[in-house]
Amino acid sequence: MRKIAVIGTGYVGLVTGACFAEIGHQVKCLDIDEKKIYDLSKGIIPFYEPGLEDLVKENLENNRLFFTTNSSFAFHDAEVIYIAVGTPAKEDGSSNLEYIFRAANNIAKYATKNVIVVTKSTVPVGTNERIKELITMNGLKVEVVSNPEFLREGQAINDTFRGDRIIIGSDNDTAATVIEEINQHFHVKVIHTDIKSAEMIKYASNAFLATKISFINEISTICEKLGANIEDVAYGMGLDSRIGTQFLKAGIGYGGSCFPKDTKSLVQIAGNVKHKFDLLEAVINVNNKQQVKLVEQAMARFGNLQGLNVALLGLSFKPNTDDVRESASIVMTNRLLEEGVSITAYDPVAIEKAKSVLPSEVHFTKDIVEALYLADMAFIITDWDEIKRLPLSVYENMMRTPVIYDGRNCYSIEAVKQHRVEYHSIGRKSVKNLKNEVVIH
Ligand SMILES: NC(=O)c1ccc[n+]([C@@H]2O[C@H](COP(=O)([O-])OP(=O)(O)OC[C@H]3O[C@@H](n4cnc5c(N)ncnc54)[C@H](O)[C@@H]3O)[C@@H](O)[C@H]2O)c1
Ligand SMILES: O=c1ccn([C@@H]2O[C@H](COP(=O)(O)OP(=O)(O)O[C@H]3O[C@H](CO)[C@@H](O)[C@H](O)[C@H]3O)[C@@H](O)[C@H]2O)c(=O)[nH]1
Repeated sequence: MRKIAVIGTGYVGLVTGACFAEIGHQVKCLDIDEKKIYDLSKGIIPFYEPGLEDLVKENLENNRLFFTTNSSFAFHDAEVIYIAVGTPAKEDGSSNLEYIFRAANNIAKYATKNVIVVTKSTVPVGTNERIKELITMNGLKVEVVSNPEFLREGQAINDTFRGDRIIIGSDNDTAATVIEEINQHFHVKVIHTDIKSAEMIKYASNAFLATKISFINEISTICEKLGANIEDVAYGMGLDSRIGTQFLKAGIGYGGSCFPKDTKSLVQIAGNVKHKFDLLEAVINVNNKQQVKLVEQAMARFGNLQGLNVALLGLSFKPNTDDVRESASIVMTNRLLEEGVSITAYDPVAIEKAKSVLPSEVHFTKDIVEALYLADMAFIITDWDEIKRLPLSVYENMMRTPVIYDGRNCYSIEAVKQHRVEYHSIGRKSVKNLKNEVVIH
């Protein structure tokens, strides 16, 4: 059992803290957000992540997990301090490291004994060196370890216990061994590297996954034009074990708090050493186009969208999370509102978070049928089970004109053909099977 402090109780810090407590460590989680800490100490989780509430409550009760805004309390007996604060993108795409350096200064100020500082946040290559310099300026002796996080939102606990690898980047064998021991109960393969390589593994992994997505999205557009079916193409490609079936799902582009930010940051990191990362710039451009592709198709089909009713189905950037950061729903909503439509948006859990980023004109509902009622077109943005399982007859019976733009290929073409709907999806032939002639505005 180790005494651990975790700075930042966001998706990464909270999951890390709760999972470490679960495997027997004593964990103090520190945040500057007083409301968050107050709620967490009562077992109230600030975001939707399956399984996390039970894990937090159980470990609060066992006195293995503590929440605090007090740095002295968090650090005074800590042997290891994890940094898990945000590293959002700046205007130019580079990473904003102000929270990281604030956390480092905090350690320098309040830690009372020599500690191992572990960076879980995604930080540009060279940042851990700067963290070490900052902390040691005050005379504290620290070892710094880069331990990037690979969890996915919506399955974060499973990824922590059953991830593909744990990367430990360190220049000090003793520190690296301590961090390996802390993680040993997860039974996940551990790789040791130097600090800079660990920092780069994180960016290269996210950039590669984003590349796979933009690649398949480009193939899907060509499939549409040629009459091929992207689902069959992706499956056929993925069976080649050198390619693999994962992350070949064509859709309305990648969103979330990581891929958009980390791809832009890596372009900047490359630029800082005078390398223009052409491939990754193209990946980003393809994604930007992909996010508005269905809206543009609707504009071409209806001519003028002014006054039409639009149903948006799904607001989070993917299912099983209420995170709306960089979700295609934001870009699509803004674009549609510019065209003068009325929007009713449905999501099973992300409405509260969406309200803070979407314009006030949007009407929100937790009732998917209400969203579709008298709509002229529906956009499927997130492949929540509730959306994938919705019978096509509901579109057929509830919408004024059942024109569906499915950004996640939720329905098979065979199923769609059984219904009086017009159906457009990604990388597949459209189905036009409407009962009456649609009024084109
Ligand atoms: N979200 C993910 O799925 C994910 C996965 C892997 C890696 N990452 C990386 O992990 C990092 C954290 O991401 P996140 O999504 O958990 O962020 P987040 O925005 O959800 O949470 C960050 C938390 O840090 C707190 N904070 C900021 N400055 C602080 C300080 N000085 N002291 C204490 N608390 C402070 C904030 O109040 C907030 O609660 C980022 O670098 C991100 O790129 C995220
Ligand atoms: O075949 C696919 C797979 C994903 N996506 C989209 O890609 C985005 C990201 O999905 P996912 O990777 O599942 O979610 P994140 O929670 O953002 O996780 C990514 O970003 C995290 C933060 O860095 C990393 O830790 C994870 O390993 C990495 O998968 C979402 O919009 C998905 O809809 C697709 O369009 N097609």
